[in-house]
Amino acid sequence: MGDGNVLFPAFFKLHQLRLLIVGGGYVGLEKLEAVLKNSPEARVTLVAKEILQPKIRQLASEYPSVKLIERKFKKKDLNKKDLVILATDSRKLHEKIKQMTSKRHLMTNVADTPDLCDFYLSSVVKKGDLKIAISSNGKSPTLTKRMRQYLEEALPEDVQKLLDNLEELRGRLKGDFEYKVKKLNEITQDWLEKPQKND
Ligand SMILES: C[C@@]1(CC(=O)O)c2cc3[nH]c(cc4nc(cc5[nH]c(cc(n2)[C@H]1CCC(=O)O)[C@@](C)(CC(=O)O)[C@@H]5CCC(=O)O)C(CC(=O)O)=C4CCC(=O)O)c(CCC(=O)O)c3CC(=O)O
Ligand SMILES: NC(=O)C1=CN([C@@H]2O[C@H](COP(=O)(O)OP(=O)(O)OC[C@H]3O[C@@H](n4cnc5c(N)ncnc54)[C@H](O)[C@@H]3O)[C@@H](O)[C@H]2O)C=CC1
Repeated sequence: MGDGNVLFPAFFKLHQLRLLIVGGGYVGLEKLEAVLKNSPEARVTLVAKEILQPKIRQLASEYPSVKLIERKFKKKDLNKKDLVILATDSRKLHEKIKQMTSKRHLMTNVADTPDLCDFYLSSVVKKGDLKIAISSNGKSPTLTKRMRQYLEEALPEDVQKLLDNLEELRGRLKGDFEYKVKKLNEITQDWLEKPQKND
């Protein structure tokens, strides 16, 4: 494919949306951890025939917005959900549920099955309020992970201070939109030109 990565990145407010995770094994736990690490107040329902990973119960007790249901998936679990992550050990079940979610226009991620996914999870670099999401277009999650580690090292520690200052200034700046854009660009120009620590 010559177009490179055409996926559209966005940042979801999971404390406002409702997420369903199906599956309570290793993969279900991994997805739950990825969600909570980013969005501790995410509204998550996890349904699994058997919650195999004890850590899932521990997380549910630590995060009040996580609800566990220990039984087989039922169609009604999809009611009032915005996003779905399928993480069971049954590809057939995933295909069946994906048909239901597509009909309802529910965005769905299917573990280990990129073809069935409406969206992928990304690697995430966070420094305070700054967050960078990384995708390799599904080609190599390992490269994505390594790129996260690289950026975690490379990002300057003072980026939060800069963000706080800019937020404050942004609130204080008087003038029309055009003037504000110009001013904010001027102020940040210096920061880009500042020699970085490795120079
Ligand atoms: C398409 C995608 C869909 C999705 O899962 O959303 C997907 C799919 C698959 N992953 C597989 C394997 C691995 N996944 C990881 C790790 C991560 N995988 C993540 C995302 C994604 N994985 C989406 C695309 C992301 C992109 O575009 O780059 C990350 C970024 C986010 C997260 O999951 O939270 C997280 C890193 C977080 C971090 O550390 O920063 C590792 C490495 C490791 O664990 O060390 C391995 C083993 C090594 C390897 O295979 O590279 C397999 C084969 C399974 C098998 O062989 O059976 C498939 C299926 C397939 O490709 O067919
Ligand atoms: N464990 C791993 O490291 C990896 C696993 N995979 C694949 O990912 C898939 C999931 O793996 P694991 O999480 O390790 O499997 P697992 O066997 O640990 O967990 C599967 C979970 O799905 C639940 N489940 C099964 N049928 C259900 C139903 N009808 N309704 C609700 N819940 C149901 C089970 O109760 C269990 O909680 C498998 O297909 C596996 O081959 C792929 C790569 C790595």
